[in-house]
Amino acid sequence: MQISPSILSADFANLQSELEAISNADWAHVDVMDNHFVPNLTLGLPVVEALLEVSPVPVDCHLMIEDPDRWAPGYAEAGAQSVTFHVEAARDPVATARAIRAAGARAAFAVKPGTPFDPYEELLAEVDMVLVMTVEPGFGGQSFMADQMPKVRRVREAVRRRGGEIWVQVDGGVSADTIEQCAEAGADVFVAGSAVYGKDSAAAAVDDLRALAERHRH
Ligand SMILES: O=C(CO)[C@@H](O)[C@H](O)COP(=O)(O)O
Repeated sequence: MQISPSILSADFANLQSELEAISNADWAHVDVMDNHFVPNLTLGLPVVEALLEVSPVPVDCHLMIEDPDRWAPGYAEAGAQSVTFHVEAARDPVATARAIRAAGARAAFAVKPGTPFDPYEELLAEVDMVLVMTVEPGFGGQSFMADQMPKVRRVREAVRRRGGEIWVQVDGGVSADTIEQCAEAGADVFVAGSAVYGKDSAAAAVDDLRALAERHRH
């Protein structure tokens, strides 16, 4: 069970210390938004390169951008240890996943709440993780969408049928109140922004979330 705090809820003026505050996490989740695929703009490759210099934990890049075919490999080449692109945006998801892996990173694809998983089951052959969004991508602090749990179950079942180790990530509204149902449905990587950086101790929040997920492992 792995926790990946989203720095979208961190203090952007102090990202190095915000990363150091979650050194007990498994990953640092970096949300790249382009104001086209989603109606919000965050940061891009130069900032990710700077974060990679100082992050005490591996970086998990979630690309909420158009044309990931063009941009995603660059994040892997820069040293991001995991790069996730959206199937809704990719022209050639197989080639994009292969390019990420060829550059040395774990590859993942994400599906928005309205996007079914089943048409993409074959893509499991090309990736190391599937991200099931539990909010509409674009902003932190939104309400968790419990109606995505059947999709998490479907992904977990498909991974089990296939064999091998493919992680199932959930992102959006994940907190102490919602992480149990995610774990029970089959998620094993949990992105949490406000439930980590909104607390007095981000490190304690990471430990608490991981313990809750472990207790409800599927
Ligand atoms: O990708 C996104 C939003 O698009 C997420 O990573 C959020 O940033 C998670 O924030 P919380 O819902 O946990 O506050």
